[in-house]
Amino acid sequence: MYGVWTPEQVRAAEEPVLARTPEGALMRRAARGVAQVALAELARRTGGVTGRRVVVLTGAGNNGGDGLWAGYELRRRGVAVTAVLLSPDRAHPAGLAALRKQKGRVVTAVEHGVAAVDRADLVLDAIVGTGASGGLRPEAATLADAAATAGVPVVAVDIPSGVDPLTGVPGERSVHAAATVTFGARKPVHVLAAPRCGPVTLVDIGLGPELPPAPVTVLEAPDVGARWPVPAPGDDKYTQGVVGVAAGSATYPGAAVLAAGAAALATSGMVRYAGSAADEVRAAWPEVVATDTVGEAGRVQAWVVGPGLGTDDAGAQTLADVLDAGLPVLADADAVTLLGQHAELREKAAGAPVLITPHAGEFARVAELSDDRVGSTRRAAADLGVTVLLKGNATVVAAPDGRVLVHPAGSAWLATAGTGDVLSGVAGALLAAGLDPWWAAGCAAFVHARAAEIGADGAPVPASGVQRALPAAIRAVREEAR
Ligand SMILES: NC(=O)C1=CN([C@@H]2O[C@H](COP(=O)(O)OP(=O)(O)OC[C@H]3O[C@@H](n4cnc5c(N)ncnc54)[C@H](OP(=O)(O)O)[C@@H]3O)[C@@H](O)[C@H]2O)[C@@H](O)CC1
Ligand SMILES: Nc1ncnc2c1ncn2[C@@H]1O[C@H](COP(=O)(O)OP(=O)(O)O)[C@@H](O)[C@H]1O
Ligand SMILES: [K+]
Repeated sequence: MYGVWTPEQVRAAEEPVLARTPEGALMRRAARGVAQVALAELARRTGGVTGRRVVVLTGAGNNGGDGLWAGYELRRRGVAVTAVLLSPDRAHPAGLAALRKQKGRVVTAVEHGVAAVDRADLVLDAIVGTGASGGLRPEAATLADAAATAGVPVVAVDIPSGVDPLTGVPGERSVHAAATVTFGARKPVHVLAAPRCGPVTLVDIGLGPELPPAPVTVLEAPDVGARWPVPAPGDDKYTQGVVGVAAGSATYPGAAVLAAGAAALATSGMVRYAGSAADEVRAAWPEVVATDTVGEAGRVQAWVVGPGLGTDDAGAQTLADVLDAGLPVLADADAVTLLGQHAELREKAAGAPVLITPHAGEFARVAELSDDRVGSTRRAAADLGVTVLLKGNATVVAAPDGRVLVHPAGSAWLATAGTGDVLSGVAGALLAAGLDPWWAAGCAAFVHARAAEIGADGAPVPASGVQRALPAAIRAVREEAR
């Protein structure tokens, strides 16, 4: 696992390090890291570096300074470097002098910059970093657009300019990077807008001891694989945690089949189903013990409730029954809507081991959702007293105690109907196995996204295909944990 820190925290950590290191040393180290990545990109894309053309889009702050010093390093390796200065009077003096001394070309008119970008092999985006405010200004945007139009790959310095460093929300015109080089610590943009950043390289500039505990965590395969529940020699079907699924309806039996099947594939042991899709569930998953009502279901260690349930009185009663059982509960889809509608259901859930898994629309029914998805999810968890998983390309999970994780999906294949039902079955099974809701959510989101990649393998995959790929995904993360 690794941490993510806010730009403000990174700036605060930089201060003491800057104070005890020679002037400019940090920036030089950062710039060498940028140059290394740029050289590797040039070599990979063009087969060499000498004589290749790199354009540095240079803002007036320290981000621009990084770019100029990286240009200096590239010149020393024989690269033809042109710096386009967006604020010629305020360009980083030492960086600019160094680049000029190495015979780097410097232009200031935007049209000359655009012409240079058109002919470039690679662009370095050193327009703005953590000091960004608002979307890109027009001249900067013109240059960023020129790179996109010409199809020239961009290496972003610290962050892709025009994308909000804290929320990851891209401005109307903003940089789409092929790779990003960041310094000291990863920032929220790198995981909330991962597709905008490309692969992120972290350059160590010695901030480690100065950083506070990470406000946001990202799980990696070994974290998930090591926690995935598997049967021990002394186990039987009951001891591993029985999961109950209260989902589906006459109108939506598919949701029950997807959730119950996913639960059966996620962990060993046993799955019970309670609801009006019992026949369909039995037909698809003969190992699932299916009954018509929660009351008849028998003992379970956690409930999944909500997918396809309906939001009528019967649905509300089912949710109330499940919450009254006092067990861990995963509430998804219609169960989230019902929580939004009924204060007494929210009261039952508050403080209990409940995990809710809304998409943005469902989230807005229980809490306020702003562009700051991490902040919104953290607040919702604290206010509702339950763990919240906000779905999307980057999944955000917050526990009421303030722990937050983000899972950046490696692809968007999950954007298809029914995949949320699969996720609920997986997360519910992990709750039944005894994982705390935050870990259950994080591990489920990870394996779910991996299953989508395996199931898709380059072509669209429906939710049932994602469900079928769960064993391969679990196998893969367990393998990576060895
Ligand atoms: N501290 C350190 O030791 C180290 C710091 N490091 C580096 O410093 C970076 C932070 O530098 P920073 O604080 O100087 O701010 P920075 O990101 O360059 O932005 C300010 C400039 O951008 C401009 N600008 C603002 N918004 C804009 C927009 N929307 N569109 C266009 N322009 C916009 C703004 O213009 P102004 O408002 O002044 O006119 C000003 O000129 C950090 O990301 C990392 O790369 C590394 O070297 C490691 C060591
Ligand atoms: N663009 C995307 N990239 C990656 N994952 C996505 C994307 N859009 C949706 N997802 C994921 O797909 C799933 C969709 O769930 P949900 O909206 O509940 O669908 P349904 O209700 O049809 O089952 C969630 O896990 C969500 O995080
Ligand atoms: K940048």
